[in-house]
Amino acid sequence: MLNLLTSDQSRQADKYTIQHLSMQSIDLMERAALAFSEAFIKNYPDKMRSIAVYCGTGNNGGDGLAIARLLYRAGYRVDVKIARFSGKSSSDFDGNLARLMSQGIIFDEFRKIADLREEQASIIIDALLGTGLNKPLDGEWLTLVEWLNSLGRTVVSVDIPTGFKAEGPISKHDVTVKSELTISFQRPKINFLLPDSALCIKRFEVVDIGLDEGFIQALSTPYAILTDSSITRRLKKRKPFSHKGTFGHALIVAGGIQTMGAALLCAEACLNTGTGLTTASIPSEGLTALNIRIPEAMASLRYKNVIPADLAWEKYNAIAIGPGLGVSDESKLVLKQTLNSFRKPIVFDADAINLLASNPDLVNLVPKLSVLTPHVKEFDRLFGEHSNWWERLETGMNKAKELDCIIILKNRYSILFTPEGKCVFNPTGTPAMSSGGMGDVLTGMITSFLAQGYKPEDAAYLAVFIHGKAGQELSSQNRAYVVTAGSLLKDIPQAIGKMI
Ligand SMILES: NC(=O)C1=CN([C@@H]2O[C@H](COP(=O)(O)OP(=O)(O)OC[C@H]3O[C@@H](n4cnc5c(N)ncnc54)[C@H](O)[C@@H]3O)[C@@H](O)[C@H]2O)[C@@H](O)CC1
Ligand SMILES: [K+]
Repeated sequence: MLNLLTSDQSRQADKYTIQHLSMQSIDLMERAALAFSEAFIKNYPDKMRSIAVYCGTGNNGGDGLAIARLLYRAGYRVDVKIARFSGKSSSDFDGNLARLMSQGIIFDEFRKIADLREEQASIIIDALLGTGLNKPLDGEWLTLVEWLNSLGRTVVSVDIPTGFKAEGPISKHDVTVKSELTISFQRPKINFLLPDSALCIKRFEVVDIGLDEGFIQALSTPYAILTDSSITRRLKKRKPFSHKGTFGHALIVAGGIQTMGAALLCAEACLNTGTGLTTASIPSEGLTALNIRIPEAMASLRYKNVIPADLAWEKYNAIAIGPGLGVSDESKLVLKQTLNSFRKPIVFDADAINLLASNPDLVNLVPKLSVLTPHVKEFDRLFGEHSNWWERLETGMNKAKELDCIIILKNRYSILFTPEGKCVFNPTGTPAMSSGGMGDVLTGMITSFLAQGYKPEDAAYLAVFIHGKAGQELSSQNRAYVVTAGSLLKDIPQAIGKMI
């Protein structure tokens, strides 16, 4: 797992790296500019496209000057524009300006917007302000950014779009550069992973600038992002003499007469993730569908939506409840009965979350280390309305501690909150997965890992990461516009196999 950094921690990592490697800060800037330029050249190999690099006079602007020099040397047609709205400049900016001049590269400086010339370039590199941003843009900066946005050119931002905060709540009123691509240093900024960033980032890439990883990983921060190796390390190989009893028995309490699909998807995903035995607690009307679609699964029937009184709860290692369950009074009884009968961790999804939201007294019965998997609407229903995603991060961290549960806030980059206060982002997935039933599949996967004996936190990490990875691979292999839940769940065994 990789730590994510706040702007302040990035500065500490820069400082430590510079001291530790006995280098000059301008050398680190050169590395950053080189890494940016390499990524830029891969994305925009056409050297006939003209480029204008807009630079501030801090270190982000310093990066811009070094990038302009490197791209010029690589054969691009580069123009440099310096916004000198204050008398201040950083020493590495000054150093890079001298290097730029020594190469004979022409640059323009403007002190007020009125001095700006018409812009002809087809690509604009935004190196105005970076992580040094300390207040929303106003005055000349605001006008400049609005003008750049109005040009409708391809904009590539250095480290972060100018005006966008790396962390903290984003206001809809903040004006930022709207970038096609943002090439960020060492780590994605935390706010890149939240939907608020869609306003100014179409796509981002992260480049390694050689900051000290030991230092970064030792920093104390709740924010992290999952990696392939953090998943592989957690997956357990199957032992030679293992049998179905080794891999647990899961119970999926799901489905309604008209929503049997959710139960089927969840149960099949559970089975395909490797549980020894999967039983589906479904409405009696769904038995034929279950037998046809998943002959490997067993059924425990709910007549008139009531769980039979003699259900042997103790034989299950993990339970999922919610997909397609409905929110009727009978469904509430099903939830209540489950909460009163099973004290091991439970995976709560969909209608089980909605029922918890409308019956707060039931929340107290949620077993410790259970996993709740709300999407944003369910999250807000359960924990109250939020006006931005940063607030949801704070609520998620607080509630996971308070309830002693793992909360997975599902999104493009799903966010996992743990009882220890961690806030872990999942990088895998694709917008092609935004289709009905995906959440049911995820719930089945988490429950399966739980039943197989994984710790709840690990079960959540594994399921979320592999679920996204499988979707990503399916969509890229088949160049698919959409990946359906049914096709994804068929691919789970291979997706796990590839990671182990
Ligand atoms: N050694 C380092 O610290 C490195 C820094 N790097 C670059 O440096 C950037 C951070 O540079 P700086 O900390 O110099 O800051 P910036 O270049 O982001 O901003 C410059 C200055 O602008 C002022 N400012 C902030 N918000 C403003 C606003 N809303 N309106 C007007 N002025 C405002 C502040 O005084 C700030 O220090 C990173 O984003 C990255 O691009 C990279 O070169 C890698 C190494
Ligand atoms: K920038």
